[in-house]
Amino acid sequence: MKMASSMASEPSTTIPTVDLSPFFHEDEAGRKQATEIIHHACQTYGFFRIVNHGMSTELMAQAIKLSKAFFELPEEEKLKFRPIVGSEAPLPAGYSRQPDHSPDKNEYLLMFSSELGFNLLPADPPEFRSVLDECFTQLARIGLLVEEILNECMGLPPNFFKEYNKDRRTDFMAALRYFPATGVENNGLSEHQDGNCLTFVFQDDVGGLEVLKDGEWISADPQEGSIIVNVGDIIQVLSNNKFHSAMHRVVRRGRHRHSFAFFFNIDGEKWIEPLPQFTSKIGEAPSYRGFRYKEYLQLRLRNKTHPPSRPEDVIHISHYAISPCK
Ligand SMILES: O=C(O)CCC(=O)C(=O)O
Ligand SMILES: [Fe+2]
Repeated sequence: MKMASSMASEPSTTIPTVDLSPFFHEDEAGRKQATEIIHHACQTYGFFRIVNHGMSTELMAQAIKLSKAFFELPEEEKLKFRPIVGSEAPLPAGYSRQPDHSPDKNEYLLMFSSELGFNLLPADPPEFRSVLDECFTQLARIGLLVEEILNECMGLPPNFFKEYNKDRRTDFMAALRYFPATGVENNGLSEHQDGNCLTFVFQDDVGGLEVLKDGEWISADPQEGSIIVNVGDIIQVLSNNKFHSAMHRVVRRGRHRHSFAFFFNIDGEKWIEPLPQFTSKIGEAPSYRGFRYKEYLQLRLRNKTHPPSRPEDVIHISHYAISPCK
């Protein structure tokens, strides 16, 4: 079993690794160590890698294999799973491909919890749906565990996040395939911060996911069985900038890359603002004004559907930032 490395010895060219096995048996010291590493990672990188999280390596490998087979189907087959116009799903569930003019060069299959009835997934091979559903269930379980750990890191009551977002209907998962780099261009997914709470990624052995730390791009290399976790904008706002929503991107390599990204989300009606624990209770001014989450999502979606001509007009979480008093 790979043990989590200590904070002091962590080389700066890699993201911190956290062993979650102490959370599956009585190991107070191990839990404390894992919590400290996550706390430090959220304050610095906004990215970390989890191992021994309880999701099997075989399940991940099977999901990658099935998604690879799906994306290799002829375009007209994949288009049979095109999102249904007028569906009530929070985002278009099904198969989509980035438009040709998009700087992002990938295609993806987006799904929600199967109970919601929004998913458009092939019935053949028969294990396709069951494997993807099982991935969803496992990642949702891991999401709850990591949120529990964050409660501790952030000095919040033990059930804070569970209570904060009881409605899990907006969590979604995407199977992604990135196209190979060309001789002139290698952008797979432009640099961005995720708008949600937490994102969980597992990937094949191609590589290309990178996180920005202190002005340098650090690679979140593929390591079999591990899951990459990144902090999203909601946690950055709640923590009043103490925890970082990591800037990350995907660089294309010489061959197709497959990954799964699971977005642990929040109900769109939720009002988001820095928590008192990070503001009034410690005598600090809030760095963001409050906003309803769905308003922010709509603005982010508009960036995609009606991209502003100037990059500086793209809406990020800084849209809600309060400039410090002079
Ligand atoms: O495919 C990946 O590794 C990352 C995907 C990602 O960052 C995203 O979809 O927001
Ligand atoms: Fe992302």
